[in-house]
Amino acid sequence: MIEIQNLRHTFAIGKKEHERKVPVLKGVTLDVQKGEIVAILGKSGSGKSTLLHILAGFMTPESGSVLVNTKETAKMKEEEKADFRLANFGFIFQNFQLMPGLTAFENVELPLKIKGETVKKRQAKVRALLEKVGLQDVADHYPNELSGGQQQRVSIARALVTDPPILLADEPTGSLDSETEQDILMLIQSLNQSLGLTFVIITHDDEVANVAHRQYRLHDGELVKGEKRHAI
Ligand SMILES: Nc1ncnc2c1ncn2[C@@H]1O[C@H](COP(=O)(O)OP(=O)(O)OP(=O)(O)O)[C@@H](O)[C@H]1O
Repeated sequence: MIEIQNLRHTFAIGKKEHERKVPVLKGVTLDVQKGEIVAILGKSGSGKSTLLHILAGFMTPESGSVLVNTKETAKMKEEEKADFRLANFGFIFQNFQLMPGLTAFENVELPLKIKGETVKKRQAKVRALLEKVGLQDVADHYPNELSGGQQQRVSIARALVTDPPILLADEPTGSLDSETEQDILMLIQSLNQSLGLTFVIITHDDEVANVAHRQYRLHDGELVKGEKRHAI
């Protein structure tokens, strides 16, 4: 499903005359199979976000290749990239990134509006998903009327609404207390099992990485394989 081959990326920092090269990825290779949860651990600054941004096609790597469903995003034009991203990836962020002026229902509905789906299709899909994440009773609440865990559930429903096969999660429980963290991790596992969704999760939290089928650690620009665990 995802094939990352010998990915290298270096940032240039500072003004031209004092430019400093910071190699962040030094040959990262990773295969992710359909239906797997893969966690990428690493300290702050180890390059996790850089790897995720390249995987999602937001950044072009210096060298190496990323194939998603056998397609290479780096070779696509911007518009094609955006369509490809919408069809293949859902995003889950640490800070939820919900629209404050929209209700839970409207936040989940937004990607379908952008896609041009009919009102009838949108309503059926959003209702079903809000139910799936256990939020049917708070569909008309605004984000600031929801708990952190509920907001993350809205953001997960929004990520799922376009039926992407791959979910990319950036510290999905980083803003939550430990009990709520467990709820969200169980939801991720249940979505993985019931819908066969593929997850790539970047995190510095071992608890989060424990839900993964495979764990890797980004260290000194290289990906080191961690202990293999089975999802509960
Ligand atoms: N646009 C940029 N320009 C220059 N350097 C950058 C840029 N983006 C990231 N870096 C540098 O690349 C390194 C890796 O950053 P990255 O954000 O990928 O790390 P991370 O593991 O996701 O960190 P965190 O867990 O704190 O989010 C850091 O040293 C950072 O300063």
